[in-house]
Amino acid sequence: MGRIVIEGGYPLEGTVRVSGAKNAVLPILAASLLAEEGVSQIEEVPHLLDVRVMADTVSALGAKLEWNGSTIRVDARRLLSVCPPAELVRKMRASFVVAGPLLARFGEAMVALPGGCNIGPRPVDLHIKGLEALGATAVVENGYVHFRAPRGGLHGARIYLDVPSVGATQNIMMAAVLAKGQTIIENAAKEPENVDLANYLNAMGARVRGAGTDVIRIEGVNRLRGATHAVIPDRIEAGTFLIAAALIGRGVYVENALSHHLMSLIAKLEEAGAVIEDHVEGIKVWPCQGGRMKPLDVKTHYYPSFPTDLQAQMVAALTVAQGTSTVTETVFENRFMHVAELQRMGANIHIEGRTAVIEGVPRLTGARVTATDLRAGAALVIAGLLAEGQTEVYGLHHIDRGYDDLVGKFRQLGARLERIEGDPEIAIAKSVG
Ligand SMILES: CC(=O)N[C@H]1[C@@H](OP(=O)(O)OP(=O)(O)OC[C@H]2O[C@@H](n3ccc(=O)[nH]c3=O)[C@H](O)[C@@H]2O)O[C@H](CO)[C@@H](O)[C@@H]1O
Ligand SMILES: C=C(OP(=O)(O)O)C(=O)O
Repeated sequence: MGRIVIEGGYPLEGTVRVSGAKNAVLPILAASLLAEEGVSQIEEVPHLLDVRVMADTVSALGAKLEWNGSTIRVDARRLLSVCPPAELVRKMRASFVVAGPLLARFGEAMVALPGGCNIGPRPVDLHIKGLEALGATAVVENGYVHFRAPRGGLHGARIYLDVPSVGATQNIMMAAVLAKGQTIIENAAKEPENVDLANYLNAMGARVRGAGTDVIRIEGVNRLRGATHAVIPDRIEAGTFLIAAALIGRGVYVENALSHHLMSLIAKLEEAGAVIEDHVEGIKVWPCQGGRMKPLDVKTHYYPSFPTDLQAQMVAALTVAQGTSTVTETVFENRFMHVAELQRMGANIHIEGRTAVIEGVPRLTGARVTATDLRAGAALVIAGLLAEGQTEVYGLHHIDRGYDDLVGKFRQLGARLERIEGDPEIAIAKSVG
């Protein structure tokens, strides 16, 4: 259980350092399973629940992992299983991407249908279609997908993705690196995390070209070896701090944030009145006048458009904008669960189809709220920092999935918040008798 208790209204000032990207390190750990020789060294690994789950998944398959601060060494030379434990896979969406590497290396993978944030239906049909195009068969039964490569192994193919799915692009890329011949993925996801994955695969000896564009070309090789790789900074964590600093900052330097990964957010923050300075090693942000944004129209879409993973945080910020804003979610069907919680804090928002219409109010007031998913949790923390009075945020396991010490980092910037473990109701019951 546990909660974050926030005293709102204190300004943010100083420097905060962004950790490595969750959505890059997860597929990279899966890709480490491809190394038949040598050991991989993954650096800049954030301390997250999801990383722990992926590390446990990779270990359960037989890889040997050694942690040293934010570095993990993975020895995947001898693996024991092609079936990761379902209880781990069901914990998060990203675990499904172990299918590609296992299928490529062993000709078989049996992976449970994945879990992940509660943000609408999240099928894996494109992952399956892509791996089938490489020659695999896929049978869905008892909650698992059982992939098998043909007798002669996977072969290259031309694959057009109906939507540029991040995870499907990763799974296909990781299977194709060991397939015979050339694979072309068209309408591929262009997210920087996929470029990072491709860079790691290439360091392992793969031949992947075009990651970060719509068309990725992969020439299959026979074997891959372990490699050293530093994970890129987390643009969503960086964006979360930039949004908060645009409202209640007094000059905040977000160290390790890469502006070229955050163009859509920076453009919107500037439109809202914040001043953004691009430095070599980070981004400095000065707040909007009076700590309130000018109203905005924001629409989420695939990279490089505005990321769905920053939508909730932006909605929180716009609750106190100087007018009416709209935020349209086009990537996921049900990613407005934070709205009901923000309403408890005095936000004036109504949902019209896939659009949140936000009438800016002069201030939010503290309340007891619950994170329903990872980014909803970050949005509620931002709202708590803005609000008058005390806010308690519950549902911390969501936040722990994807933020490396969110509370500590905001405290470092001068915010007043603390994490309290345990269930207050149980504590009260115990103290009463
Ligand atoms: C661990 C990780 O990296 N998670 C990110 C990844 O999730 P994830 O890889 O799950 O997201 P996708 O890019 O696959 O999903 C995008 C859209 O495609 C649809 N779709 C996807 C796969 C499929 O087989 N069929 C299908 O219809 C989804 O329902 C969704 O509407 O990208 C999302 C979109 O940027 C982010 O919000 C997540 O933080
Ligand atoms: C939706 C997210 O994660 P996942 O895809 O792992 O559920 C996220 O990082 O915001």
